[in-house]
Amino acid sequence: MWPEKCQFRFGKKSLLFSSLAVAVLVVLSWYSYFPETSSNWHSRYGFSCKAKMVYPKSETLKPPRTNVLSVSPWLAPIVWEGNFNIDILNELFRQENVRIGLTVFAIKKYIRFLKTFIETAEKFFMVGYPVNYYIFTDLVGNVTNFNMTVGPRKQLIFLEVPSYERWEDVTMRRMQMIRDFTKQRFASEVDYLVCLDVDMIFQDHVGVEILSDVFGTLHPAFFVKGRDKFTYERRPESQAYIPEDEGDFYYAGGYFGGKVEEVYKLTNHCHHAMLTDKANNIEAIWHDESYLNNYFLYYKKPTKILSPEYLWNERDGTAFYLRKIRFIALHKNMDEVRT
Ligand SMILES: CC(=O)N[C@H]1[C@@H](OP(=O)(O)OP(=O)(O)OC[C@H]2O[C@@H](n3ccc(=O)[nH]c3=O)[C@H](O)[C@@H]2O)O[C@H](CO)[C@H](O)[C@@H]1O
Ligand SMILES: [Mn+2]
Repeated sequence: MWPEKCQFRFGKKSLLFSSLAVAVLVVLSWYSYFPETSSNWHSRYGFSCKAKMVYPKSETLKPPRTNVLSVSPWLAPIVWEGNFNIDILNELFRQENVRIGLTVFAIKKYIRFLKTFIETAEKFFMVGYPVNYYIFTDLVGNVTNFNMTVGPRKQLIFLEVPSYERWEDVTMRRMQMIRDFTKQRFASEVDYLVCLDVDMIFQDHVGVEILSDVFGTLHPAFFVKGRDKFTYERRPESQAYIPEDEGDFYYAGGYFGGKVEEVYKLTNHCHHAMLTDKANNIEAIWHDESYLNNYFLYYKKPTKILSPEYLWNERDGTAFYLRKIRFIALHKNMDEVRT
């Protein structure tokens, strides 16, 4: 039998210990149930109590993809299905509480593409992450009547912008408008921007594997071709000029992005290059796409490159190296829709 004094002291201690244990348990379960609200705390103190992740070990001498280029000569990853584990990436990006902005322009007749674009984005684009859809349009009244609905933590934001008579100006001025809104509001609302064409639909997963400081996408029509076939701007008078013996890849104008400050630099640069050319009475052969290719070659090489899985043409069927076709350009009657 324990002396009375001792019994009392033991009782007090065990009460203290058990309350401590309960407190620890409450904290731990809070962190495992609400990893997103707690992740700032995690990363700040380097403390982590996430569930154990079990996945196959990478084999140094057995690359998962052997028939495609997986890294650029400046060591930027090229994103192909099979080369990444989305669970690991989700774990990393959720810890950062990442917020994503998608910019898309629906000007004049191109408003017809908007509803399916948003509907398919809701199924496949950044599922589970907060997304602001920034819809630049000259027809706010029309597009707000499209009955587009989005899920939790997704937001449709309509930005009224001017339209231009020539379709070339519409496509090129996207650089200026993205730049302007980047300073005005995107910088305080999102961490990354993804800038896309509207005449497109999502049909498979597009997630945080695309995110990086600045990313570009291999144009589906050129990624197997030689430099001489690239439709870069070839006139030395243009700000977009690239000579025949230079060039890394041919990037698509309709799919780029990155951290907000990098997208600011990119769009600001391209807009200024276009203004200089305009003052000199020259316009690059493929408009914004030509200036973008020049920027990616000489000013800032992409830190990640998306394979043609991320931008394919409806009409091109499939190809043996494509394990997924995630986003496709719809066939359109160019003359009809651009006038
Ligand atoms: C998939 C892809 O890489 N597409 C690029 C390609 O042609 P595309 O033939 O894909 O260009 P496009 O006709 O889709 O125009 C580009 C985008 O500008 C917007 N728009 C255009 C005209 C208009 O009246 N209303 C309107 O909203 C719309 O978001 C459209 O998706 O080359 C263009 C420049 O020549 C751009 O670089 C495009 O991004
Ligand atoms: Mn397009």
